[in-house]
Amino acid sequence: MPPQAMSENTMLLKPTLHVEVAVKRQPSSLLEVKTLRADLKQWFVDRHVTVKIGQDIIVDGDEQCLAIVDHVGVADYTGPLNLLGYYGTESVQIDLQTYVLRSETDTDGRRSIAQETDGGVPQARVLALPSVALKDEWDSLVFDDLLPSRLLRYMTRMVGMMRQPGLSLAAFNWNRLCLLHGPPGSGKSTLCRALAQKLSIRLGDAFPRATLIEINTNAMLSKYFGESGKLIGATFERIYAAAQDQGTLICVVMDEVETIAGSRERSTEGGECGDGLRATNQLLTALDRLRHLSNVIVLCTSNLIGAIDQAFLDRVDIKQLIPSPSPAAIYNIFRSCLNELLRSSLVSTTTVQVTARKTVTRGVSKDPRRTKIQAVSSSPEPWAVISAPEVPTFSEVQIELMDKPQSAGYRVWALAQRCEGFSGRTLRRLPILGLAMYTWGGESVTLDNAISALEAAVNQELTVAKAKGADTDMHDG
Ligand SMILES: Nc1ncnc2c1ncn2[C@@H]1O[C@H](COP(=O)(O)OP(=O)(O)OP(=O)(O)O)[C@@H](O)[C@H]1O
Repeated sequence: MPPQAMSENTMLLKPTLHVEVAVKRQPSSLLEVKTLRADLKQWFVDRHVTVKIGQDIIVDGDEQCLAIVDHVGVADYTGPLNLLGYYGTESVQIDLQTYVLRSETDTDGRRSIAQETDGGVPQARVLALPSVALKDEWDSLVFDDLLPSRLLRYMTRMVGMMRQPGLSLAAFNWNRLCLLHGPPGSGKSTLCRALAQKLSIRLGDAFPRATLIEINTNAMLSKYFGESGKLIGATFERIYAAAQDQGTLICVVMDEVETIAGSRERSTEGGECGDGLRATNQLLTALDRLRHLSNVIVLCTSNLIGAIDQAFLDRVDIKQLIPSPSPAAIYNIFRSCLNELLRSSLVSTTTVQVTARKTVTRGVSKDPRRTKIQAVSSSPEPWAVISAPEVPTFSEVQIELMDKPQSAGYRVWALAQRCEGFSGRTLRRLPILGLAMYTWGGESVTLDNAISALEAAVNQELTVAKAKGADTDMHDG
């Protein structure tokens, strides 16, 4: 086995800490990139004995490093579970990747976001990775288990193993095709894009360049009979051409894949015209052609896995259910929204007496709801002003529950338990919707006010859901 291949594979099997370093400029030659990574790795290990996942490493005070580095993050850990969450940098392998975030108009003059259109309809969005546009997607997702990290690990290994020199791809049925399915708004599309972004960083050694191609599956269905298959064929022909550069990782994302991979059996039974059937056939042929290119990964999403053609499902290597968030995940979604409102000063943690006095002086409103919020907020108990700078983490709140039953954390946790079944999309909307609907602008809104507004928004959403449920029961009856 060539030494390089050996070291790559051994690396994948050892407990590994993944460190991502955003640099101001990537060196032009591969040798310089390798030297930079080795230097940064040494710098990292020398200064940090133990680190935690999610930790941002402070570069302040190191002039030489500051000149090169924008951000250092301890991104992930691959290996046996460590309940403490701290890792000794000497006892694990460090996989340090450097990357430059690509903005919409990059300095190399190439637009990093482009639309592939046909007759004005965008058929695909092409994005150079890693992209500024996707920089927050990974961290915005909240799941109970380490689902995103697990998927990322599978895919990294999938690509790593397939690049083993001398390995005959024909011996395996391995398409590098992943399907995320589950209820609407559970984060499937966001996770696909976030995975593509992470893969472009994680696989930076093997692929100096990476591109995301998001296919607009709805635009693939033509109003002209027989055209859909041709549109799919032409789009995949372009992907095939782009993938000829083996140094470029190509991540293809297809949302609502059932649109073009619908069951052919169903469409024949339903007496549909042969266009859907041809579209599915064309897609299957195109995927079979891409199978031999180890630099292509295809990520798909669907809300209707039952409507997908069996031959397509048979080609999928990883089928992953993405469920609606659990109460613990809901707590963390609300927490991140409220903390963002605090961070941006739309909501404050400071005492409300100031607000109340201001309002009295201006003599603004006699609205009873507003008066109630002010009165409640300025009373010391049980709505005491939160001294913590932000809403506590989920594990902190579990401890807090024991002695502070009316704390911000407690109230948010109580709400989270009532919201089980809500989609991630709805959950991310409620805190800001509540603020818009149930608080007044032009003055400081406290965290307590924001949580009260969130409660009101949740109540409204539950009423709508209940009414919808009753309506469905009536129709079913
Ligand atoms: N588990 C989650 N954690 C945090 N945010 C979430 C989660 N799930 C969904 N969201 C948020 O909801 C919004 C919609 O997510 P997304 O479009 O990825 O869902 P989807 O499953 O692809 O939906 P659809 O099936 O309707 O296309 C995004 O803003 C996303 O950040």
